[in-house]
Order: sequence, then structure tokens, then C-alpha cells
Amino acid sequence: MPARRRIGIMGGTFDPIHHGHLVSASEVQSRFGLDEVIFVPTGQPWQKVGRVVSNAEDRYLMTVIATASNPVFSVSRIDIDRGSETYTVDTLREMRQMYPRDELLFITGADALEQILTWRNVEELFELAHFIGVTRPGYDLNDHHLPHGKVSLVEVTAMAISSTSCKQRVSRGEPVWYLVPDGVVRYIDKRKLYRGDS
Ligand SMILES: Nc1ncnc2c1ncn2[C@@H]1O[C@H](COP(=O)(O)OP(=O)(O)OP(=O)(O)O)[C@@H](O)[C@H]1O
Ligand SMILES: O=C(O)c1ccc[n+]([C@@H]2O[C@H](COP(=O)([O-])O)[C@@H](O)[C@H]2O)c1
Repeated sequence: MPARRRIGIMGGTFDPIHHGHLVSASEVQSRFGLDEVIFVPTGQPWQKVGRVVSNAEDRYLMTVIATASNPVFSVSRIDIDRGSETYTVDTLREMRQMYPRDELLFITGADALEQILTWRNVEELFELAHFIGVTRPGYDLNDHHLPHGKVSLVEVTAMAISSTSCKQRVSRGEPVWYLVPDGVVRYIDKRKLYRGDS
């Protein structure tokens, strides 16, 4: 029987994916000895309603480009292909079916962890996966509000980067080199993304 694997899941809107996401995933992968980290771009992120979110295929392709060179990173389309609002409980139920014997660890930044009690079916989330909260500049990382033993907190190298700031820079004609992977800079340019954003 194959050994039980440890799989990290990094969910995000990735509009665009940036080095804050990649460094967090890489450091958690190393710290927890993960066999694989699966990036899962959201379909329709319901908590970002009212904000312009780029086409799912562009976000998916940027995530593929950004992760392609790392042999333990992969990208899943499950949230995009579900074709409805994205809830992590659905993501984790599907992952549990795909990997029935493996350990699942869901990686979130401090800002997302702060909001987790507002997520759909929050109690079930902690039954489906262990959660890893990572530090993020500007946010306080703590688990006071969360069930004991279900969450681990990890300090990662501080990367004061957000997708919002990347989009704003592109819209102002400023560079995003070294904030996002080179291939993502090229993709944003090729597809003329974010140019009209205010
Ligand atoms: N710089 C960062 N450091 C650590 N974690 C991060 C960082 N940026 C994003 N994350 C985490 O990555 C996940 C996906 O984030 P998301 O795709 O929404 O990017 P974002 O930069 O937060 O976007 P936005 O600016 O639109 O809010 C979330 O769990 C978020 O907390
Ligand atoms: O399940 C929910 O209700 C829920 C609400 C907000 C965010 N999430 C998940 O949190 C991850 C980061 O979300 P975001 O919006 O910061 O990109 C992503 O995987 C989302 O699907 C999940």
C-alpha cells in the first residue's frame, strides 16, 4: 500500500499570483515536508463580490506559469470547473474524495485566517483538513478564535505584496517585475490585463 502523503492546498483568487503566495507555499512545503502543494484558483470568490475579478482562465494560466518550474507545485481547476461561487468546504470535500488516505493541509495568509469564521460550514472545514496560517505584513496572525489543535501558525519571510497593489501598479504603468514571476509579467502584458483598472 502506498505511503500516506502530505498534501498542501493553497487556495486563492491569484489575480495575479505573486511572490507572496509562492514564498508562503514554498516555506510551508519545506517546514511540513509536504509531498505536493496544489494551488487552487477560485472560480467565483463570493467575498470579492463588488470587486472586478479577472477571467478565471487568465488567473488559472498565470498560476500554471508561476508554478511550472517547481516539481512539487501543481495547479487544480476544481474550483474553476465547478462553475459556481467558490466555498472552501466544496474544495476540501472534493480533495478528500480524490485523496482519501492522504493528509490535507490548507494554507492561508493571516488576513484570510482572520475571516475564516465567516466561511461557509466552518466547523466541517476543520474536520476535512488541518489549517496552516502564515504571517503577512500588516496583519496579526493568531488562532485565538479557532478550534484548538486544528491550526498551525507559521512565520514566513515577509513579502509586502498583494494582488491589489500589483494591479494598481500595472494600471499606472509601473513595473511589477520581481513582484510576480517573469512569465506572469509577460502574460499580463500579452493579455493587456489590469490596464483599465482604477
Ligand atoms: N504577501 C502575502 N504573504 C502571505 N500570504 C499571502 C500574501 N498575499 C496573499 N496571501 C495569502 O494567499 C491567499 C490567496 O490570496 P489572494 O489571491 O486573495 O491574494 P491577495 O494578494 O490577498 O489579493 P487581494 O489584494 O486581491 O486581496 C490568501 O490566503 C492570502 O492570505
Ligand atoms: O469558503 C468560504 O466561504 C470562503 C470565503 C472566502 C475565501 N475563501 C477561500 O480562501 C482562499 C483565499 O481567498 P481570497 O478571496 O483571499 O483569494 C480561497 O481558496 C477562497 O476560496 C473561502
